[in-house]
Amino acid sequence: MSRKVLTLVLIRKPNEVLLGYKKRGFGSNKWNGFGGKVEDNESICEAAIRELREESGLVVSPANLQQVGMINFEFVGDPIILEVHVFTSAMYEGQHFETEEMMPKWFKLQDIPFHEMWADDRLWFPLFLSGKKFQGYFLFQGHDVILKHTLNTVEHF
Ligand SMILES: Nc1ncnc2c1[nH]c(=O)n2[C@H]1C[C@H](O)[C@@H](COP(=O)(O)OP(=O)(O)OP(=O)(O)O)O1
Repeated sequence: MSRKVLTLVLIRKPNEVLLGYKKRGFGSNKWNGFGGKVEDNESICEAAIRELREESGLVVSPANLQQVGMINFEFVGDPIILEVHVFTSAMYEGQHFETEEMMPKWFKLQDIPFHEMWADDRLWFPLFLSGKKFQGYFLFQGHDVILKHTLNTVEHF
């Protein structure tokens, strides 16, 4: 098994969350936070800030970025584990805009489109939205079926 480290950033307002509709590549046609692979020359936090800026146009400073989750994803038949570090911020600069990869949109918390998101999201979003930190593991069959999972709250990262 080898590991790929990725980031995922969820920008919050008190009653809303900013999601992006992924237009191409891995996870296309799903709403998700903003993120991607950590490059060799950067920290996980730097990657989270860069991917957010590239995919949404928003800028967050390191001081305002808070890690809320860490999730390992495994796919049956694939030797690569995806280690996704989940961050949030309520402070940001700039105006979001559509990029060639993502179309951003604010969602009221009661209108989060879980039916058009990764299947794991509906399990850990409630922890995130209630201010808890968490660690999870999900084993997927294809991109839609969760065969097994664990999900636990943690005190800190
Ligand atoms: N199951 C699940 N739930 C929620 N979020 C995710 C998953 N699996 C995931 O991979 N993700 C997140 C993690 C990342 O934020 C993206 C995937 O990043 P990806 O688009 O592959 O990375 P980039 O570096 O942007 O890739 P390029 O398209 O530029 O090659 O989804």
